[in-house]
Amino acid sequence: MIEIGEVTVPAATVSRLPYYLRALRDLLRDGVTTTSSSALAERSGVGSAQLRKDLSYLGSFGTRGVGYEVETLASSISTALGLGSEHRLAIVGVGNLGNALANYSGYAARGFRLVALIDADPDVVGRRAAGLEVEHSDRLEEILAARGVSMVILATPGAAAQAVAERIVECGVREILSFSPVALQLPDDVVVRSVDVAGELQILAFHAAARHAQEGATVDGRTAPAATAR
Ligand SMILES: NC(=O)c1ccc[n+]([C@@H]2O[C@H](COP(=O)([O-])OP(=O)(O)OC[C@H]3O[C@@H](n4cnc5c(N)ncnc54)[C@H](O)[C@@H]3O)[C@@H](O)[C@H]2O)c1
Repeated sequence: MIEIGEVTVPAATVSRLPYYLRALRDLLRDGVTTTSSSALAERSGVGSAQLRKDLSYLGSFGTRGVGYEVETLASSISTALGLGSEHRLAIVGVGNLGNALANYSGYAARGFRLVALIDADPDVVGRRAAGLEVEHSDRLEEILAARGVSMVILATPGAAAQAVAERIVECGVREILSFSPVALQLPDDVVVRSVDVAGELQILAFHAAARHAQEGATVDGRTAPAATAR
């Protein structure tokens, strides 16, 4: 459970809030002012019962027969996610992945400002991406402090990740999005979200194997196995 202001929200709910917010912002862009829970759920890619339960943690926003006011709900979710103020972001490790992430154009629209690119390789330092120059990691502490960085995307090789993460945390950063393939050991008050594309693909492979097993069993006329995990 995660405390947001005066309410406590399950971590799984927090992880779905960005999807609701994106769907609501799409609706606002299309000039839609109210939406039903089922329409919003469909746009967000979750079930409507799940959506209603998630939103109930933030307070009661829906009106029976009318639905949700899009702007009010977007604003409430945005506040709950702490997006009222801009988060200043740095990318550490500007190789293939870091460079691609630097060139993502969606940060600003979602409350983030990329303010620093940092790398250890002298051949990478000085290159430009997203209007920023890559700076040397020898100056990491100085750069994070001077730019007011509050969140870091870590995209170094695994071997460097722990040491770099410790330096980042020493600077007071408490939120790290890590693409490095290692389990970082950091103080309890540091929140690390790890992204593992290959791991996600392995989960898809599990689902594919389960489906094939089920199809095979059906074709054979045997009872289908219970491997239907979601
Ligand atoms: N999680 C995922 O889904 C996923 C997907 C692709 C890559 N990765 C991982 O992301 C990381 C980056 O991948 P890549 O393909 O961009 O690799 P890359 O080798 O192209 O880039 C890594 C960069 O980190 C820099 N670096 C090394 N040590 C550093 C340090 N101490 N401080 C700052 N920068 C440092 C290197 O100079 C290099 O520019 C790797 O760990 C890779 O395994 C994860």
